[in-house]
Amino acid sequence: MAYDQSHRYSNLKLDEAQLIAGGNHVLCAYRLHPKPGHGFLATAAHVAAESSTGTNVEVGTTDDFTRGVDALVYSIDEKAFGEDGGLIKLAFPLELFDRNITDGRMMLSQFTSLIIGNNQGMADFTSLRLLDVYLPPKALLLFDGPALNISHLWRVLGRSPVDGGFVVGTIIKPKLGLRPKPFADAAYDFWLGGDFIKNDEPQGNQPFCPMREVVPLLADSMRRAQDKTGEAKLFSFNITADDPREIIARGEYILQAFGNDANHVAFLVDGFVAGPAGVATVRRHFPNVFLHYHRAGHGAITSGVNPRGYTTFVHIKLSRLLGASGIHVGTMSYGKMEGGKDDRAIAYMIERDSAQGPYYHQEWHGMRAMTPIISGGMNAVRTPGFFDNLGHGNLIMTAGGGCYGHVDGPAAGARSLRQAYECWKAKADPVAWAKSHREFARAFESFPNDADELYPNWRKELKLA
Ligand SMILES: O=C(COP(=O)(O)O)[C@H](O)[C@H](O)COP(=O)(O)O
Ligand SMILES: [Mg+2]
Repeated sequence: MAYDQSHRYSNLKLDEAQLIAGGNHVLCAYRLHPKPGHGFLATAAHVAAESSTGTNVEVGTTDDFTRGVDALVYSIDEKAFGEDGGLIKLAFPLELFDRNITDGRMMLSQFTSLIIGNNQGMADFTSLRLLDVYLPPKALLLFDGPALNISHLWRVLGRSPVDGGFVVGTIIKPKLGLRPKPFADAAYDFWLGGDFIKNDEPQGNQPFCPMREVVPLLADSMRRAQDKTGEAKLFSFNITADDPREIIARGEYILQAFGNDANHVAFLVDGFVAGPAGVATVRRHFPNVFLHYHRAGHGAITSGVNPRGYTTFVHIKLSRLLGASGIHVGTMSYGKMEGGKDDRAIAYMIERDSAQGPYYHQEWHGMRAMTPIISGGMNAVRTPGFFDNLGHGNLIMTAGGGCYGHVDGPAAGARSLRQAYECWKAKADPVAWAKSHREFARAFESFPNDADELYPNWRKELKLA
């Protein structure tokens, strides 16, 4: 049984509204399930100690100042989650958080090393999972936040910078295995119908597709597709690497290779595996480039089956502090990855200036919005329902299989997505809409299992065998 430090690391008389009004605390809500024999408040207090100024025993070097910056348990509800444990809320004094020596600003790496650092490895509990974080205005001021968002892409596409609408995207598929020429051809073929292409998250500089060979070919594909369609096109290049120098070298090479079309380039970072240092390298070295945060690997931590770690909501909320322009937010049960319809609250949290989280309301005080990127098993058949649930289409959707798996090819796949968006905007019945929109109708044939599940009458209505 850990030594009970609740006399020091808890104060259940603290009032949350006053802590928020005071503006000097980061607040965190966790699910906690102590192991048998470990008291609920004692375990919560040990979490607060380990997450701030303490350890498992008192130390003689502690002074009054130290005690003044203790993280404190300020609220508990032991029964909140029934047999899965209870809820604890902790208040972290802002002084605890590390600042850059270069510019005095806050950093996400050390921020998370406190709120979800050592506490994740403690032995007193079976579950400690971060469910929500509240940031006061003083903290928001000290994080970079996004430099750009979808508004920049709408301007490049020649649209209104406000409510510029749906950006139709894809991912070069197959995920790996295309050499430079077929890769660039696949891009050209999609761009004849769509707006935005991303590297798949592991595509970079594989020996069979060297960046220095494929990038010039892609620049040429983009130029030819723009000439042929009269429309601007976009490519989000994966520049993830361990070494910031490599990240910067890749980004600078790509911008030089794209020359006059450099403004049509976005940079993709696998933000979960690269971590805050990787994302911040791109955010700060390329502030004029849309920063596309791919979250490959996050499921190891955020999956709902995980008793520790943090939720998808927390991961995505914190990425706005880091300054991603857009992040994959999941498909809210309409695609292939884990998620539910209520995940729309995640999109609202990153795209609004005032939004409600599971435990905290968050005012962002003017921190630039981040754009939801929707991806993972999406195709035109699944899309009208998705928009219905979210309520708007001011987003980027990247459908890999949904475009390169369309029976008439990727340009038709792109058109089918755009027609799905128009169908939703018109509040039309998708099957009826398909009768007058060929590529959308052919998406039903391309993805018959989805069509059967969502619109059982489609075969009869569209008179298809
Ligand atoms: O390659 C894809 C999707 O391909 P496809 O469109 O063929 O399924 C993305 O990496 C996943 O969407 C990532 O998942 P998430 O977006 O949930 O992070
Ligand atoms: Mg992928």
